[in-house]
Amino acid sequence: MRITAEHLSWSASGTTIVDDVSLDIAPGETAGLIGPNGSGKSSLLRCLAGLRTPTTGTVRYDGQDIAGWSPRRIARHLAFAEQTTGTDSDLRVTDVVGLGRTPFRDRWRGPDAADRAVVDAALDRLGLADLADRTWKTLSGGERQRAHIARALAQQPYALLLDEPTNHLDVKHQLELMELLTATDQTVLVALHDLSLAARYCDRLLLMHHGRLVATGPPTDVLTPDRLADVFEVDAEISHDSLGNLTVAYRGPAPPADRAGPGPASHADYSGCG
Ligand SMILES: Nc1ncnc2c1ncn2[C@@H]1O[C@H](COP(=O)(O)OP(=O)(O)OP(=O)(O)O)[C@@H](O)[C@H]1O
Repeated sequence: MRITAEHLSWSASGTTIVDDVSLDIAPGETAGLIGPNGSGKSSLLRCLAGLRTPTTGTVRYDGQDIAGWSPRRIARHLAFAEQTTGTDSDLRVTDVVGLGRTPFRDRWRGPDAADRAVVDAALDRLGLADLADRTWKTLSGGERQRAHIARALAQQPYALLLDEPTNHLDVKHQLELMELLTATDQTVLVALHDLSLAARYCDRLLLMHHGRLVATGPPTDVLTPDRLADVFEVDAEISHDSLGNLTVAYRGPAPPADRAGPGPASHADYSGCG
């Protein structure tokens, strides 16, 4: 499924948080959304998932404007795994993952054998089969994170949006998750803080700063030392490791002289956005 946004803005409390973002994620693409804390990644993802009504602009799935779509209709197209929150639910893991089947069921009908098979497959893909009957509140942070992703997969969506899904995951589970995301035919937009992980697994990176999309393109084009100093305020070295993967190493915070001033106006020279 193609996801497009045209001149998308979203404001809250009188502040523009997502600022005139245009993007186009191709069917089957794995795109990484990167940017410093507070740059607007989660807000943009929520707009794309129909959880925020844009102040201006449009979001389209395969060319169809989703304004006015019901949550159920959106959930039949796209699954969104938000950052996990600490809930103390007594629900079993299999029931939480089973929530992914809700958009496909009549209100009064319980899960049938086909639903259970989809849920079991999703639990299996995230290595959670052994935890299926455990209660949610007994899970570790990483196990909850994986269960949230399993719930999104159980939705069998055409597109997946994931907000920092590698938080809480150990290295093996980070790599397994990124391999799962790149192997799927589904369109994927994933917000990541680990720039080396984003560079290694994403076809394309979208860089946000102060609510604006300031660069998009292949990781080698987007991740440059100047841009990392400017946007992330870090002094970084970009290189290829012995495996051929682009990696970002940090010397430390960037000296103040290398950082751009506040506000998007100082980034008008970025090209290739949208
Ligand atoms: N409902 C709201 N009302 C007021 N401000 C908000 C609201 N939602 C988000 N913000 C602000 O908008 C900015 C962007 O937040 P957002 O969560 O989208 O950033 P982010 O890039 O996902 O950050 P992080 O990397 O820290 O998760 C932040 O400064 C945040 O405080």
